[in-house]
Amino acid sequence: MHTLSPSTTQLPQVAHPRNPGMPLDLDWVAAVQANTSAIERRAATLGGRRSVKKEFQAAWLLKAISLIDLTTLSGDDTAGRVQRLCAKARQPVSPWMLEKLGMEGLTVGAVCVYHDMVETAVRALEGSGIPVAAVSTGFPAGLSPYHLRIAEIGESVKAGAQEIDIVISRRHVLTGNWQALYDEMCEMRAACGAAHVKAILATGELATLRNVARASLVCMMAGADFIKTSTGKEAVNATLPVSLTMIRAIRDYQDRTGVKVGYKPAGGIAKAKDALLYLALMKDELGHAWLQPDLFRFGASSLLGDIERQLEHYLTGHYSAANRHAMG
Ligand SMILES: O=C[C@H](O)COP(=O)(O)O
Repeated sequence: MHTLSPSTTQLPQVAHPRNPGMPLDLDWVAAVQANTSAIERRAATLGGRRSVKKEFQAAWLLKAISLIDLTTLSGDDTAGRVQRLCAKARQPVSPWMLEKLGMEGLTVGAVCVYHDMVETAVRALEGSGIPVAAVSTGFPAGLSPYHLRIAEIGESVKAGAQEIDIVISRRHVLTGNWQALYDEMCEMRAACGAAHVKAILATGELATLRNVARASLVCMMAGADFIKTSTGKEAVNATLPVSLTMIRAIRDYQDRTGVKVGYKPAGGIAKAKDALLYLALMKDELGHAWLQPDLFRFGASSLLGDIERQLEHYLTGHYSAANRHAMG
């Protein structure tokens, strides 16, 4: 009997309102601190927590699937690969498994691609309700001419992207030019129109956790709907200390403004057990509201394959080869 907890598996019901942003508050930004050693200590305790087992683990893994931005961001992406990925997004786990688990109709949160692949993905996902997210603004470095970065957002929205993952200018953070970061983020958000905007901080390039906390805050003040750790292309991508820092910035922003901003760890999250850790962290630090696709996503290209393997093991007692769960 594979009874799953409905509170952890139910699909999203109500989308919460967007972050309207607020004027840049430089005093607040200056006051932001990040106690690196305390954050690292707390992050280190998370890995050792007792993991959930059996049907509870299966339920959490199904929840994780609904929160994945299923991603392909490779120079050799083709229409065929994106179409296969979209088929996987619609049917993330073998039908027999979903049937056995009583989770028919489960899909991932979104499909995330480069601009060139947006139209292909939109066509492949027609009728599924799964949004397409486009990485934009000269991803991953964000160093193409500014007007082209802004124009790229408009092009992706025109092509049908409902979510835009922008990259911030890291130099604005490294030089403490918060006004420039705020202005850039405001303009990028405006260019998105009705599409939701995720601000990629590229935390592996921001030098300190205090910079991560301040950049998170400034992007939220400028109206980011989500803050996202990484492009997946930095030398260091999503980590638990960075996640704690960003999640606490989200909590502070909510305490001060009443507005909920989403969180997207991305890059290097490839194992089901890592996904469980992140979900536990979100629940502990921010509560159940952040376990829905409108407030939490995993940016991941290969996580789904490992989750599918673990679910198969739960149902059959056996592991199959990883290559049986290819993504694209
Ligand atoms: O935003 C998503 C990341 O690029 C995916 O990174 P990954 O390939 O390490 O899972």
